[in-house]
Amino acid sequence: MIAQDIMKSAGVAPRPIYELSGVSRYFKGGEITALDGVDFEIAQGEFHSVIGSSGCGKTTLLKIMAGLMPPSEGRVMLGGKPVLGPRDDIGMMFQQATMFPWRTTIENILLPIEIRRGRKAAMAARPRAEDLLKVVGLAGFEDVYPSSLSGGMAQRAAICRMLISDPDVLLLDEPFSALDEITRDFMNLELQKVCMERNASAFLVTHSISEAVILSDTVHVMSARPGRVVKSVKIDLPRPRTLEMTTLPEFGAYATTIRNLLDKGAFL
Ligand SMILES: Nc1ncnc2c1ncn2[C@@H]1O[C@H](COP(=O)(O)OP(=O)(O)OP(=O)(O)O)[C@@H](O)[C@H]1O
Repeated sequence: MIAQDIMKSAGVAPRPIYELSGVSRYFKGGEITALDGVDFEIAQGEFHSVIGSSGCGKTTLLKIMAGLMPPSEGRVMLGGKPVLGPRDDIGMMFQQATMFPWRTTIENILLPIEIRRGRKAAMAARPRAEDLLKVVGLAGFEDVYPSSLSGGMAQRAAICRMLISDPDVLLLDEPFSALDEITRDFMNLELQKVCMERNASAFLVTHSISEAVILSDTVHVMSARPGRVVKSVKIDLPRPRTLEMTTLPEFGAYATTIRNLLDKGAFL
């Protein structure tokens, strides 16, 4: 039983870890409203995703949650403290793995430690990086340069780089969208595994309804610009989720609900 299930069965509501209230973001002196009054909470160990048409503000929302961009209005709290800049307790992953070609796989994974705490701390963290590489099936690739890794392998290394600082929350901007479907499905299940093992909270930006449903506890559906959360759809499927669940009638019903919401106001 995972921590979330234990708390649920004991009637204990997991504590909110991310709290967004009235988050709006304007560009070009207010000419463009990218986000308009976004409110939601993510509890410890929950997986949330956001889905919406191109340009509806998903990446802007993720950047604000990461502390990479301030909101024009509203506030973001993480673990009870306002997010005012990048933090150690936030791990991020993007569509491209962006590994430095002149550093080996393990040197790339240790880079966040080296930047924040120096070379000695990075060397001390090497056994942990090796363990993470084992978890994602990359044992033996420690000293290989990124040019020798496939796209899927590079993204698996990027998962390790995100996890090396032991973040409480993972912010994911379409991390597997450049991969083929089979690898993507596999990576999504790997992602679920690491989140469940660590009771980490995650927030995923995606264009895929089925990916959102299979991974998430809650899917936030956004309207076309200005981006508002039209509805937050709770996905009540047991964990661990499996690919077989995509054939369940409940899965189909969730996907249809989300598609209808998107068809109404947020075209993919
Ligand atoms: N720095 C900026 N200056 C001006 N406008 C911006 C800036 N960043 C984003 N925008 C605008 O804000 C809106 C939301 O952009 P954002 O990248 O967040 O959308 P998105 O939903 O992630 O899109 P996609 O799915 O295509 O990646 C868009 O209209 C975009 O042009």
